[in-house]
Amino acid sequence: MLNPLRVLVSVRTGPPSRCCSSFVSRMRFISRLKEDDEACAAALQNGSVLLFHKLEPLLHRTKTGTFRPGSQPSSGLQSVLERLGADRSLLMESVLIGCSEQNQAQFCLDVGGLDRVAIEDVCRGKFVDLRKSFFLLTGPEAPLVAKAQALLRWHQTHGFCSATGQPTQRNRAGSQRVCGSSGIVYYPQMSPVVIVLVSDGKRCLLGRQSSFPPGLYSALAGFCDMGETVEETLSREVAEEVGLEVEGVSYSSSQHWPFPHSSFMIGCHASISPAHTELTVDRSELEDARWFTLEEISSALQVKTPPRRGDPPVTWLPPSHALAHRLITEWVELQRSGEAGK
Ligand SMILES: NC(=O)C1=CN([C@@H]2O[C@H](COP(=O)(O)OP(=O)(O)OC[C@H]3O[C@@H](n4cnc5c(N)ncnc54)[C@H](O)[C@@H]3O)[C@@H](O)[C@H]2O)C=CC1
Ligand SMILES: [Mg+2]
Repeated sequence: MLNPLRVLVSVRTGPPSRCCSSFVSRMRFISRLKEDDEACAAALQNGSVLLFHKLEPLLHRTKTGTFRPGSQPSSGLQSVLERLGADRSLLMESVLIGCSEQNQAQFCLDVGGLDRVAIEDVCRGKFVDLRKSFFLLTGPEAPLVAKAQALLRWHQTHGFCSATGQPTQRNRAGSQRVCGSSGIVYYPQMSPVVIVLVSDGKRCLLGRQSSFPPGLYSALAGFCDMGETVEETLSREVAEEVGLEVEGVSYSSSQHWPFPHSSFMIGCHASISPAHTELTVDRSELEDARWFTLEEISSALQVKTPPRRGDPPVTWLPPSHALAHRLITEWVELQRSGEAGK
């Protein structure tokens, strides 16, 4: 079942920049900013801000044609925002999202009340739908952009206490909101989801919902019910959606996923017996589910951008930032190493 050694290995093989002293000091810096409003306000003066417009991130196109998040130094941003008609206090609505390798605090801010085109002109970027951004951002920043959007969305939808109906107030970092009447503290929430790549040893199982763009297939996923373990959710979802009983389960990795409302994705591989591979697909949940060979998956991985309207039909897979993509490439590597070992 879940393999704790696997977790240790992936933590230890993280990026080299996670050298203990600088990593620890950055984590403690962020932790202090969440607790100390004054320190957070000071960090904002010297920090950088990722801009969003109605939850769409600002992207810059680089000289080489790649895309980067449109991060702005907050020192110059205040005057830019005021020139565009913003209230002086708008910058203070920024939400803390992290700390750069250079120990500079990183924030995000939704400027949805200002003129979209005017900001794009001044900041030399474009506001792009988050799903499209995931295909355009090839660097390591996509998870930070996803986190920023999820936090901004959470603040926009948690302005009132669900017990008293009274307004809630955020701390400076935006890491919590408190009801002034009841004192209830609200923290940003994620829904746990298990995502699983099922294999019969030679083929892997992918499905698609009717809401997916044409030709897109992904690993099976499902929200955890209250009280369930990861293994229970996984077994239930596979049984519900395709009528199979999984045997072995192993943990791969996890990620935060901003769609539709912030999920915490727990990625696993599962095996089933080659003798019991017949699918009974629940058509109310999935439009289609089928087994894919290594060759079919390899050619689907070659499709790097979603097909456009009018293009011939093609099977394609979630973008490289998606955990489903990681599970699929892990499976491909395993199959190839198995074939090479024959
Ligand atoms: N990062 C990745 O690689 C992938 C991420 N996903 C994400 O996984 C999520 C779950 O996958 P589905 O197959 O849609 O789940 P699912 O199979 O559990 O079905 C979704 C239904 O579950 C119900 N539900 C129960 N708890 C819910 C909650 N906390 N929030 C929302 N709905 C809840 C709703 O009726 C909803 O329509 C999706 O939202 C999708 O964005 C899915 C595939 C790949
Ligand atoms: Mg599902």
